Amino acid sequence: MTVKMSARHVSAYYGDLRALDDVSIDIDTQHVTALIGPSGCGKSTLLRLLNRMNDAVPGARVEGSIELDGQDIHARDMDVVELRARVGMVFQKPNPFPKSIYDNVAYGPRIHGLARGRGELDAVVETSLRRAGLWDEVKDRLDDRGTALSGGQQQRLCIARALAVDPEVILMDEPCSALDPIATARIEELIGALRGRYAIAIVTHNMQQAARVSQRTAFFYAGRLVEYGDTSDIFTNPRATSTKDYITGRYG
Ligand SMILES: Nc1ncnc2c1ncn2[C@@H]1O[C@H](COP(=O)(O)OP(=O)(O)OP(=O)(O)O)[C@@H](O)[C@H]1O
Repeated sequence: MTVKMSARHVSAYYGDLRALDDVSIDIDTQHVTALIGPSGCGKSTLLRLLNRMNDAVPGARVEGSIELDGQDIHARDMDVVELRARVGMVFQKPNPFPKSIYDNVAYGPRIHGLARGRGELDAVVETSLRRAGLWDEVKDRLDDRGTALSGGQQQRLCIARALAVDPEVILMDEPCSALDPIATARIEELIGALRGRYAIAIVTHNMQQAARVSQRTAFFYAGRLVEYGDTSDIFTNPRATSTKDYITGRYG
């Protein structure tokens, strides 16, 4: 197993509030990692630390180390724009730009200079939309606005946008919570198809979803990583009482 990202003794604060407490976790490319736990336990905070999205939050502070391919993401020579291309993020609510479908996907490759000329850009857009499972639905209307698509299609467009800059890691923060069951199933299928090519970490409140899409599960409680292991073990044989109570729905 090749570790893609590794967090060591990470604590995170918002002012005086400690949102994460001494968390160490590895994320790899072979498995999808689900981050689960009750509201406020720090799952989203961990996700946002992994591509330094929390840098912009006033009063937010982090301790410990986070590495991408063994490289410290807080190092002075780390280019944050490049980091966010390598470690892409998909949010709860689909957030396409108010631009055409084509331009949504072409945006990243354009600003990162990843395509020479229109032919190459077209190819990147097509490949990304194909990988996101959206190409067949939009190939004849690439000039339509991204915001005109259905919610599920918009979320796949956002995934295509993340894929277009050739990321190594994809972070998903409850990517299906605004979607209906059919759109959710498509995203779950897509996560399965992307596994192995990208390291994927997904925050979800839906236990069935965690069980379906992930091979590794991390259970958080009050800022601490309580248990991390194979999804099947966590769900069938949790070691901690708090994990067991959570996955059996005693609290949420
Ligand atoms: N921008 C912020 N400013 C201040 N406190 C914050 C901020 N973001 C999160 N917190 C606090 O940090 C703690 C962890 O929040 P976080 O969003 O990481 O938890 P979570 O497990 O993802 O919760 P949820 O499942 O509800 O999204 C919570 O107490 C939350 O109120």
